[in-house]
Formats: sequence, C-alpha cells, structure tokens
Amino acid sequence: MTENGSHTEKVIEVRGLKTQFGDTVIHENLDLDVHQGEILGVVGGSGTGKSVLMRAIIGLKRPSAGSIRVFGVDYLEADEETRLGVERRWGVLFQAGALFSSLTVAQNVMAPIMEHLHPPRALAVDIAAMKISMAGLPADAGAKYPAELSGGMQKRAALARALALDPELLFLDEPTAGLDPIGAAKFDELIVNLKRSLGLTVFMVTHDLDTLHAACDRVAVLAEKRVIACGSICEVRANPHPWIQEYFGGVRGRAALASKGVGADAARQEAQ
Ligand SMILES: Nc1ncnc2c1ncn2[C@@H]1O[C@H](COP(=O)(O)OP(=O)(O)OP(=O)(O)O)[C@@H](O)[C@H]1O
Repeated sequence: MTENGSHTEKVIEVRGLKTQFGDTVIHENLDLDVHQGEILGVVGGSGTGKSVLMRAIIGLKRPSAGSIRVFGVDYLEADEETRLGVERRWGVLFQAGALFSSLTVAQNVMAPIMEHLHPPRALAVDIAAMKISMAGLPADAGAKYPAELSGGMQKRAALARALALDPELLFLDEPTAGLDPIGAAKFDELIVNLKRSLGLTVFMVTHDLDTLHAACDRVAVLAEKRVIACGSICEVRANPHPWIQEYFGGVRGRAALASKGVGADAARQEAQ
C-alpha cells in the first residue's frame, strides 16, 4: 500500500521459501510481498531468520525450495545477465556496514560506481560526493577512513555506498543497531526522506520498535519458520500470537507506541 492507501506493484514476491543449513531448516513455506514505494520492517525473535531471509532474496543464500521474484524476475531461475540487471537496481546495507577499511569513504562509495558504470574517474568522484551528501554526511567525511568515523557516521557512509548506483530498492539489515536513540531517530528520518524523494522501496530488518513506528509502512513478523503476520502495525498488533503480543505489548512496545501518540488509535482498533 502507498501512503494514500492504493495498491501498487510487488517489487519482491517470495513464495513457499525453504532455506536450511544442513539439516537445520530456517524457513519453510514462507510467503512475503514487498510493494513498490513502501518501507517494510521485518521483525522476529533472535535467530528466526531475518538476515538469512534478506540474504536469500539478494542471492547470497540459495533456498532449497520456493521462488523469489524481484522486479518481476524469477531471480533464482534467471540467467546471469538478467540477475546482474536486477542486482544493479538494488542497494544493500549489511548489519556491520561492511565498508572496506583500507579505503576512504569516498573510495568506498566510488567502488560500485567504477565497477558497474565505468565512468571517467572525475565523474565518479562527483557522484560519490553527491551520495555522501545525500546520506547526511559532511563533505569532509569523504576523505576519512571508516575507522575515523563514529558508528552513526559509518552507517551513513555504508548507506551512501548502498545508494551509489541509484537503487530503486534498498535492503537494510538492522540499520539503527548500535546507534544512540537520537542517532537512530535521525537515521529513521533520513530513510523516510530518501524513500519520499527517490521513490525507494525498502526492505528493512530491524529490532527497533521506534524505527517500526517512525519509518515503516508495514511490518512482517517472522516466527515458526515463516511470516506469521504482515500488515500495518495496528493490524499486526491485533494478532494474538504470543511473540507479537509480548513484542508490541511489553514495556518497550507500549513506550514506543505512546511516544508516537498512536495509543488511542491502536486501542480503538483493538476494541473493534
Ligand atoms: N552461515 C550459516 N551457517 C549455519 N547456520 C547459519 C548461518 N547463518 C545463519 N545461520 C543460522 O540461521 C538462523 C537464522 O539466522 P539469522 O542471522 O537470519 O537470524 P536473525 O533473525 O537475523 O537473528 P538476529 O535478530 O539475532 O540477528 C540462526 O539459527 C543462525 O545460527
């Protein structure tokens, strides 16, 4: 759904997904849709397979069953050229940032630009500077090495790199983990602003209840190897599953709800 409530095309369509490591099954019969222009927050207990799901969708973990369509392309069945074409339309921010420590921030952002677009170097420098600015970093951050930046700035640098190829789809794995609440709130705001200004679709793994309320249009809950609930926060909160009730109804869940001033709406919805 978009902000005005209309249905849009599916950017990601996962059906009957099964993943496993050896005999350990992580996902089974998992279905999930991500619609164009939305920020989908993926939550679930530790070890339920949120990161593995993201890795399966971006082709880093081969499923043992099921299908994954991205931009309408059956990604698992596609030939290499088609897959590369799809991959160029997304950007990924991994949990630990995954910046090259021996490269400056600008060089990190330039790396995918040089690899995929082969522009003249001066143009790549200009594009990298623009992405660094879009990610909310000061211009002088480009000349710094990742180790010289704070945790929050490193996340922004990793975001600048994820934006390098003008993606339509952004994958974020716990983008606010390790940030203080103010830094996390600013990062949420940045993601929402980028979504609005660039028309991005965002798949975001998160534990952060504040992020869910501040940034996400819909929430998917992983438990029992599949998506057990997916919808607006109000819709998902109404699900009686014990994990969902504990997550949203616990002290932190209620605090996040109250701080967004939506307690009355949620209570009303629950009463219906
Ligand atoms: N390379 C791997 N080899 C074997 N098992 C793995 C591998 N990667 C992940 N797993 C297992 O898959 C399960 C899901 O891991 P995943 O990292 O997706 O969980 P998560 O929901 O993202 O957890 P968290 O919220 O703690 O980050 C875990 O039990 C984990 O140990």
